[in-house]
Amino acid sequence: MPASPTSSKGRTGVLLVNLGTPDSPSTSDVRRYLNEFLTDARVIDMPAALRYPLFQGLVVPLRAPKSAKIYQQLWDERGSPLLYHGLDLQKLVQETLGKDYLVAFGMRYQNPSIEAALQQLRDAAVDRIIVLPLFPQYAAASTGSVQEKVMDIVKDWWVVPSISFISTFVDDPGFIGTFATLGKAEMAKRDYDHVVFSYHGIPERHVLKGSHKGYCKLGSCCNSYNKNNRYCYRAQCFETSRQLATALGLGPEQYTTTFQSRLQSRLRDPWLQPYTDEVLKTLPGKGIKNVLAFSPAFVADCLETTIEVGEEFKEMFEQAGGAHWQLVPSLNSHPQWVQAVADMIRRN
Ligand SMILES: C=CC1=C(C)c2cc3[nH]c(cc4nc(cc5[nH]c(cc1n2)c(C)c5CCC(=O)O)C(CCC(=O)O)=C4C)c(C)c3C=C
Ligand SMILES: [Fe+2]
Ligand SMILES: [Fe+2]
Repeated sequence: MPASPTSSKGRTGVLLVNLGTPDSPSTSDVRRYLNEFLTDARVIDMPAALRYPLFQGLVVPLRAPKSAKIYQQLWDERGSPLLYHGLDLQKLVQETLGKDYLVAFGMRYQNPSIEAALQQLRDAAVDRIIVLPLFPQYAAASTGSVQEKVMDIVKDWWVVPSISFISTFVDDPGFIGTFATLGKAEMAKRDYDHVVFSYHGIPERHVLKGSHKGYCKLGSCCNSYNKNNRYCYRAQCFETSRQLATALGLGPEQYTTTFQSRLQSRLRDPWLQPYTDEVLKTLPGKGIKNVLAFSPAFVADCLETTIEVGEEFKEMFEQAGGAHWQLVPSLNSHPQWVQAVADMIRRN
């Protein structure tokens, strides 16, 4: 009798993706990174005929030397925190998930590239691929851009395996729980008068463009998280704050949600408000002298957390009469976060 074909279940590929960072803090590497980042139509949503001359020709050449100085402050003996925390997470999630999974790591901009990470999964002939962009709140400029890049690459494959995306994890118990653990560790060290949850900003226009049937109007529509605003960045940030506040035992008057890192002048292009730098300057005048700050739009420390929130905002707060401003470290490769990522993958 002829032998019947055998079937063996293959591995599941996992692609963890973060935003990207320059290869080094030199001006030329920062320029290359910013050129790729700021010509992405999901980040700068202008016609290409305007975007390239304005950003490659003007904004990036002016910004690169200044950004490079800040990256030089951020860089440590292991390099860029966003990269080494990502690689640590990849290794630990691989160990946790075991041999039925193959975990790869890529960056949307620069290196290691998403192309190389997907090729690694393709070479291993994985049965299916789960893509986890490491952004808790969906934004077209972050998660959406990763999704577009992945689809753009696999569209050229002759055989495309099943692919799924985890597009938002704002209320994932492991994500919330790990930030709560880290926050409680800081709260145990001293008393705080107030908590600030500072999220990466995006232009208000981006939120309105993603509004489902006009539901989101940048008003009280974002105060509850429901099927109409599942992917509204503003509603997701508010939901993360509410969940974190509950986990930390904070009442509504004990915390404020703010937005940081705006790129353009707010006169020309308003970003989500209130702006963190403006809010923090008003706090000492209200008797709030000790602030615990979280950056829950990021799952790894990077320029936006360590330098902007941890150093620049601290200095501004102290200059405005504040006594103590403390950044809660990001999730990085905390064991509880590694477990949370593995659980999200297994559940998918
Ligand atoms: C949390 C997700 C992010 C969203 C949404 C996002 C939107 C967004 N960002 C810019 C411009 C810049 N962001 C920069 C750094 C940066 N941004 C994110 C994440 C999101 N950005 C991360 C993780 C980082 C840090 C990277 C690191 O290497 O540590 C920068 C570069 C730094 C600088 O020059 O200031 C820019 C520029 C826009 C315009 C935008 C949405 C439209
Ligand atoms: Fe950004
Ligand atoms: Fe909304």
